[in-house]
Amino acid sequence: MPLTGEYEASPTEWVRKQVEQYEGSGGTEGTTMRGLPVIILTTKGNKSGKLRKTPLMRVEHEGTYAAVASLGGAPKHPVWYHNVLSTPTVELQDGPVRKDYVAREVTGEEKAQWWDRAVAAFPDYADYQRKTTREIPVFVLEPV
Ligand SMILES: C[C@H](OP(=O)(O)OC[C@@H](O)[C@@H](O)[C@@H](O)Cn1c2nc(=O)[nH]c(=O)c-2cc2ccc(O)cc21)C(=O)N[C@@H](CCC(=O)N[C@@H](CCC(=O)O)C(=O)O)C(=O)O
Repeated sequence: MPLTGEYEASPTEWVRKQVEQYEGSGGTEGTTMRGLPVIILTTKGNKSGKLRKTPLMRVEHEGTYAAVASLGGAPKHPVWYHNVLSTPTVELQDGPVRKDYVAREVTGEEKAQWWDRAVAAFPDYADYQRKTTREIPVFVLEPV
C-alpha cells in the first residue's frame, strides 16, 4: 500500500536538491554521493503526517535494503528515524525503481551482519560510529 500525503521538502538545501535531481531525472542523475550509490527513502512524518524524502547510502543484499540512521555520527538520531518507527511502511527508490518496503530495526547478530554490509558499501559509517557514543540504528527494509 503506497504511502500517501503531501510532500514536504527537507530544510537542508543540498539534500532537497539531491532529491529533486534524483526524482526529476527518473533516478538517472543525482544518484551518488562521493561516487557511491544513494537511494531515496520516503517516510511518513510522525508528527505532520507529511511525506519526507531522505537520501541514504545504498546498502542492499538480495533485494533487501538497510537504512542506516548515521547522521554523520551526530549525538542524536536523524528525525526520519522516528518517522520509520511510527510508520514502518516506507518507499525506497533505487535508481529508476521505486518500491514499497516494510522496515524493522535490527539488533544483535542480525545488526552486526547488516553493519558489515553497510560499512562495505560506505566505509565512513565506521568512522561515524567511532565518533559518537550513540549506537547508530539500522533498519532492514523488506519488500512488501
Ligand atoms: C534536517 C532533518 O532531516 P533528518 O530527518 O533529521 O535527516 C537528516 C539526514 O539523515 C538526512 O538529511 C539524510 O538525507 C542525510 N544523508 C544520510 N543520512 C543518514 O543518516 N545516513 C545516510 O546514509 C545518509 C546518506 C546521504 C547521502 C546523500 C545525501 O544527500 C544525504 C545523506 C529534517 O528534515 N527536518 C525537518 C523535519 C523532518 C521530519 O521528518 N519531521 C517529522 C517529525 C519528526 C520528529 O520531530 O519526530 C514530521 O514531518 O512529522 C524539519 O526540521 O523541518
